[in-house]
Amino acid sequence: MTQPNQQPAWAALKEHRAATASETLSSLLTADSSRPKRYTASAAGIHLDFSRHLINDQTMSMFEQLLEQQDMKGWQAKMFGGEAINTSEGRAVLHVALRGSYKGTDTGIPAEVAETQQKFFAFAQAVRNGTIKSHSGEAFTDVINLGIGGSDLGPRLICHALADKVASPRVHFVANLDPTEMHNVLMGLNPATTLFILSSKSYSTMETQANAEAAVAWLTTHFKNSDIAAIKAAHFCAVSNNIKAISSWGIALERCFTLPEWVGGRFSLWSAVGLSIAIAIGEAKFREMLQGAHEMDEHFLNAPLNKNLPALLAILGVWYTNFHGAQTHGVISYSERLRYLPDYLQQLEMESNGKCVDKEGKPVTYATSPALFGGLGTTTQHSFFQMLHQGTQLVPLDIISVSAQDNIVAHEGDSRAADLLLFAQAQSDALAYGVDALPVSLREQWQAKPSYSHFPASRPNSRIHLDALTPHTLGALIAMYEHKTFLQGVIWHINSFDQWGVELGKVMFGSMK
Ligand SMILES: O=P(O)(O)OC[C@H]1O[C@H](O)[C@H](O)[C@@H](O)[C@@H]1O
Repeated sequence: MTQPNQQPAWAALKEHRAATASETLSSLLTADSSRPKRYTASAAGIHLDFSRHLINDQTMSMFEQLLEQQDMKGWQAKMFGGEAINTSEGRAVLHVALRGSYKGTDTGIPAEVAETQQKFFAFAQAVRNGTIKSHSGEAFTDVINLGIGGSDLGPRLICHALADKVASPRVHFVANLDPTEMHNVLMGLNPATTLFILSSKSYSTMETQANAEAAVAWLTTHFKNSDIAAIKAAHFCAVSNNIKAISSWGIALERCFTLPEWVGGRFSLWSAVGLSIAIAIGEAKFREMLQGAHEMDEHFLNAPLNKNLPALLAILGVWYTNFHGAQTHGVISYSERLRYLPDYLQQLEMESNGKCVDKEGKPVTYATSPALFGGLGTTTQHSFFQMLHQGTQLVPLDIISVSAQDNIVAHEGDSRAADLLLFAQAQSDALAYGVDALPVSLREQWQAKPSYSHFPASRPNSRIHLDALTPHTLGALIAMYEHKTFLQGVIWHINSFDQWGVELGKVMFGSMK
């Protein structure tokens, strides 16, 4: 049980960093042209090229030692086996059990998962095929998920990403307390055919409760009657760990879907919190998503470090945060369908690892989670890429792309999808190698320009490429980031599974009301 900077491997990495300070990504490539081939790893339809990083084989083996010293294997066994590794709340962390990856011996856990899945899949199917009717006896055309944080961001990301696969009804999301968000979503919807999912693990989140009351008011105004109980019963369902509170609010038990205590909010999209996803894409595709995540779980447990996607992303993040002083991490998706990925990852990584005390409650003496930000390529190229290329801070990036032929609107004669992919590669090379990556004639022209047009380059980035954006690869992609987050928490020796930092503001609000 040690903070990482007490480990021999940490000291070795520190020395190694100083000894390699003059290396650049261009000099590393010149010294070893096999990097682009060797520094790659693939799993579950996701390919990682990590050749554009300020590392070499020695860096990798030092990190291998650090992982051993921080007992990566032991912590993996604890999490997958169901030990209560969220010590401040005394809870196991078993989201992996929701996708068939539980390694413990309690047969009640897979049985509970199967039972809940069966229940919410059946309900989702009945909403999809119109068997479940509204108060006025109609099929539902629209479903609104009312939830915030982990009860919003995952389902919102997935429903947007897989939108082309969506059959009727349409799925919408309302998270914020600002009534404008709900107003904008409700505009143009028919209350008579709109179903609400009240999604809140704790059922103590005031934003979701307030929005649920606003939804009731919208419905009862439409139905011009006071039979609120019947309207609620017909137009609401719920996902929560607090079924008692939900049913006393007026939702019948058969429409309440549970979420075990051992699923953390930001890891919960695989559970009944994914009801909106199941309504949007159906059970078969939901199961494909679970399978993709399961494959990533097995990969994380079994692949060696130099081929292990989550572990590589974790050590690269630690390398820049703790040895290069990086304070941020950027995620740029060259796919509109991944629009909500940075939002999702902000909660996943920053709420998990934005901690300043270790597992024993002692202050940490090293940096933990960087600030994560991101956006879409190519639009961000025309906004913040200036700073990425020529700014004074090191900002490590994940540059994510999807094969052009997978683009839903790609067709012959329209080169936009292919050009989008090319831009991902061009930016990755330009950031890493600067003008060195240009053909000779162009390079010479560029080098003749004044200093304001010079590129420092050596800006590290991971290229993450998906053969196709399917429920399977999306499940694997999210699981990859979950395990990256978990492993960074292991290295930093912090509890990645609580979030006490969000509580004070809530209490402060309560004391002012
Ligand atoms: O699902 P709920 O219990 O409503 O919680 C919603 C969210 O709010 C909390 O304040 C936490 O910061 C999040 O981790 C959580 O996902």
